[in-house]
Amino acid sequence: MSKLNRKQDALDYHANGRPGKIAVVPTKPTNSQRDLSLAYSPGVAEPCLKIAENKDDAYKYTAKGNLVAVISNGTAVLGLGDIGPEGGKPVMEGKGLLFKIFADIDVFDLELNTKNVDDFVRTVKLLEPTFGGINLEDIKAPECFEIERRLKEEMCIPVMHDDQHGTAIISGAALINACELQQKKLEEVKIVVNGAGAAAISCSRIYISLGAKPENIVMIDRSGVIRKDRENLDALKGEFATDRDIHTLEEAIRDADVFIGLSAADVLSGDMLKTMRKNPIVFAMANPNPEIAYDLAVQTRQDVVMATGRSDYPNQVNNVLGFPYIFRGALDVRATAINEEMKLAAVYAIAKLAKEPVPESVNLAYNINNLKFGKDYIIPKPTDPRLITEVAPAVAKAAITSGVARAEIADWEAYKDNLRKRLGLDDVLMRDLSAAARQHPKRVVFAEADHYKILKAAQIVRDEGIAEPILLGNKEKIQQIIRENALDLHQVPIIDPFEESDTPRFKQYEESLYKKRQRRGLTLNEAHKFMFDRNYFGASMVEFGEADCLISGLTKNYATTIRPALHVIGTNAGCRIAGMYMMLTKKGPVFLGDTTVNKNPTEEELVDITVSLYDAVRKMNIEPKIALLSYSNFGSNDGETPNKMRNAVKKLHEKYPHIVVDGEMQGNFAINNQMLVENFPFSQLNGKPANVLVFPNLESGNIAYKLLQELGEAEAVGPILLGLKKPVHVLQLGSSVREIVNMVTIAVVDVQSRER
Ligand SMILES: NC(=O)C1=CN([C@@H]2O[C@H](COP(=O)(O)OP(=O)(O)OC[C@H]3O[C@@H](n4cnc5c(N)ncnc54)[C@H](OP(=O)(O)O)[C@@H]3O)[C@@H](O)[C@H]2O)C=CC1
Ligand SMILES: CC(=O)C(=O)O
Ligand SMILES: [Mg+2]
Repeated sequence: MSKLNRKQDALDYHANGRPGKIAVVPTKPTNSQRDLSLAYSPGVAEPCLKIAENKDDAYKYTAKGNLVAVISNGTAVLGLGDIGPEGGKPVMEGKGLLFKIFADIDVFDLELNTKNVDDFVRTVKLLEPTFGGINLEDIKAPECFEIERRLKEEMCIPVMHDDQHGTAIISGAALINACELQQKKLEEVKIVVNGAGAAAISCSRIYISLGAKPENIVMIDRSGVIRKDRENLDALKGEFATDRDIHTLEEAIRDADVFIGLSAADVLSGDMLKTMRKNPIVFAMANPNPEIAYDLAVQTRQDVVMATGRSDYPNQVNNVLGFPYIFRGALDVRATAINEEMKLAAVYAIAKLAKEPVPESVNLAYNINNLKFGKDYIIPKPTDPRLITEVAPAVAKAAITSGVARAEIADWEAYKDNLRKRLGLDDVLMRDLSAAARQHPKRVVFAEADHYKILKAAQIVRDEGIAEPILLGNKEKIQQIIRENALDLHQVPIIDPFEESDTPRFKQYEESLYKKRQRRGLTLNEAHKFMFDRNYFGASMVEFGEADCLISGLTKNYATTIRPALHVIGTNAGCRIAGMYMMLTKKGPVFLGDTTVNKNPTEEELVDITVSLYDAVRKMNIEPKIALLSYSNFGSNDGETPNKMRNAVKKLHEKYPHIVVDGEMQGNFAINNQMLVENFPFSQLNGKPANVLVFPNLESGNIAYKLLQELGEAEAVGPILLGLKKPVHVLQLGSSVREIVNMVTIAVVDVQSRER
């Protein structure tokens, strides 16, 4: 894409639809007159009076405790300089957006039309009743230092100038890790800091707290190297003045180990970079354009560890990794400040996280196979879902131990769960199922092991103790994929049916298949040939107890995958085979069926499918509440589908009175229990919304789950195959690694439940 297009895209992004990037969203019901009278007059008077009696109740009855002000006067907006408060507003809205999506913190962005420190401080101080915290942003040095110092002294809520401390924390974490990778000691490295403003001074201070020696730091501003003999040197820059006989960046950079850029675009040339020591570290953090372009740096020095503030290159050293979680931790313990202890706790938590195995969702987001700690991955990616559960608790703990917290956190695991929930990362059910699977891991045979995603998933389930994988396929090919992707699958058995054809088990498998299918036209010779198909071979392993379950379907269509299982294993007596999807929604898990097998089930078949769904959901320790869906509510329409669903419900009520099931009903009534109760108080689904939805036909079930999945409303786990005598689970064509792992987990729990 040309630069010009990108510029237009950015403008369109901001202008299209509702202008800007953020909005205010009500958090309470506003459907009825009653709701409104509670939200506003007269009901609102009650919390007002409580708060008037005790100011702290503002945290209980208002949004204060989760509301941060992002405040700027637009004097140092990114590296764009003093572009005024209105000019800075898109950045401040952007920070608001990041606070929200990464830490569920609500933000009002406030752009102040003043360069006067007193006016700025007075205005912000007056806002204390409104906010739980203050994030100062893009205010130029030296005013930003005095503004922050005074506000910290005079306010009882946490105040942090993000360009100073957010940047210091992230680059500190990155520097620790870069030094380790480049085999340098922070205590010994020679650091050149280009820029002497808000970010540069605070970063240099934190590097010293982390071990760097002040005498090893040289700082440069627009006038060149900050030397002790400079006239009118202010105290802030004076802190880093040198008496070395150097005057320019060119002179300073020679033999330096580390370049820190917090100034302006393109000030470091390739030639200058060449003069740095072996294994240099370059953090060119000016935004939007770094002090040296990423490509130029890595082409000039192959031994460099290179980072920028941008998201389109590896190693984005940007305060977005910090401010959402630092404030999250501070707000959650009602900290009165963000102090040194909290900042250092954040540094170490971020640095440590970079060394942990990377979640598959992050690999996928960046389209990278196996992101690993190394020169191209020195700090976590901003989309890493673990940042909130690692950094926020570390900050909150440090606030408590350093004595600035006004609230305690008793149960840290529950706190982490709550953080995940905030971001909708809360697959409690999946986590419970994983925990259950880990109790008694099972042998899972993968029919398509000659595929990277399957091998990666196999590694994950083995690492996590969920399953013992067995790989089916060509040994050489599988081993090559393992090698190329540095996967750890040592000692995992690999079986190639083509190498098995003379073995007793192959004979046993083909004879068994022949016996089952001889009266359906199958010859022994054909049964022999079928067994080279890994779906037949894998299903036979399950049938003969050499594996506990089979996972397949990544590369073949559903029918082709399921047929061998039906031929080799078969269905439970009197059982109808059906497919169920588990949708992990923000409102909890919802099970949909049949989404994969029965095209247009009859009333009787719907009864069987409902019973299968009921049994499967109960096996997951969830009490099923089942709705049979249609376009009509309890007889409001007469049509083929409503009649079919209504009659199926009648049969279910007669035959299975213990099952909580009702219908026919429309989808919204099924999941909005208030609406259901108000309009149909006689319904069996009283008290809780339905968590199992039965569809009239394959079309509607399939459309529903795909729409939910694509609209980002829910993660789909499935299809979970119901009704087979032994566990075989069929993946969706092209499933992600995460989906495969989820499916294996379900399969293992399925095996366990059959053993009970
Ligand atoms: N990646 C990240 O997370 C972050 C990046 N930044 C980036 O850092 C830069 C500075 O931000 P901030 O500290 O808030 O701004 P300030 O205005 O407080 O500081 C800017 C500093 O850069 C110096 N400077 C400007 N041009 C040059 C140059 N050509 N050579 C040497 N020094 C120069 C200025 O020198 P003088 O003092 O002489 O005016 C000043 O000291 C921006 O580009 C910003 O985008 C900032 C925060 C976070
Ligand atoms: C990232 C940031 O805060 C800045 O560049 O100013
Ligand atoms: Mg900034």
